[in-house]
Amino acid sequence: MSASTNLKPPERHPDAPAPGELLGPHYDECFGCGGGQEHGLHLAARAGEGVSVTAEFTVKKAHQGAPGLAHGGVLASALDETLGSLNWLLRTIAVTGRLEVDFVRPVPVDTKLHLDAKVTGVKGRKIYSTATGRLGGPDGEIAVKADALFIEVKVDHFIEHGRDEEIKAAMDDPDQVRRARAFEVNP
Ligand SMILES: CCCCCCCC(=O)SCCNC(=O)CCNC(=O)[C@H](O)C(C)(C)COP(=O)(O)OP(=O)(O)OC[C@H]1O[C@@H](n2cnc3c(N)ncnc32)[C@H](O)[C@@H]1OP(=O)(O)O
Repeated sequence: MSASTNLKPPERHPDAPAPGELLGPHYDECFGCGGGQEHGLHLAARAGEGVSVTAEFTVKKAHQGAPGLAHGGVLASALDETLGSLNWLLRTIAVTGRLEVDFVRPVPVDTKLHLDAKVTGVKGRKIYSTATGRLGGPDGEIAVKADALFIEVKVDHFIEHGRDEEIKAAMDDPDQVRRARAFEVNP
């Protein structure tokens, strides 16, 4: 995704969570971060400096592709979720338009994947970002990496396309911040 090379990285939103702060799940039923998904990734992301995040995800038995190894699609989901959480630091609602993944090393079950991601540039509604997943620690060897293009959308994207049942349940949540974050809207 070379279109981002000439772009300047954006400023973090003044109300973005401070560096080091856990972002917490944005939606309880999210496969990437929600506590309500038994076999979900339960990925926990933390704000970094600028528009960057770090995250951790432990590969479980339910995430296998080959025996004892993480499924590639699950690893792509972990990268997608980490990259998606960057938008919270911009306070922009956006969805993944394009995700390009390199699988560098196999990732065994019970491994903790240490992820980091940052926004590299913004042009109009297009948000370019990049992420890395490492083994053994935040400075360990690279197992997966991705470049992504997120596209800014209006909240109507979710209201128009989502299933009524889940939209209604999310909107009826009495917690205002949780209600807003389900749709990634600025609270
Ligand atoms: C904390 C949150 C964690 C969340 C993590 C998970 C995030 C996700 O997985 S989101 C779910 C997966 N993604 C989706 O479902 C998105 C489905 N796609 C769509 O709805 C639409 O294609 C959408 C909204 C991305 C773009 O459609 P639309 O709004 O009509 O935009 P459109 O006008 O076509 O494109 C806008 C710009 O983006 C570019 N663009 C759009 N899609 C792509 C793409 N796939 N590749 C390259 N460029 C693209 C267009 O070329 C255009 O560029 P320019 O402004 O320079 O002309």
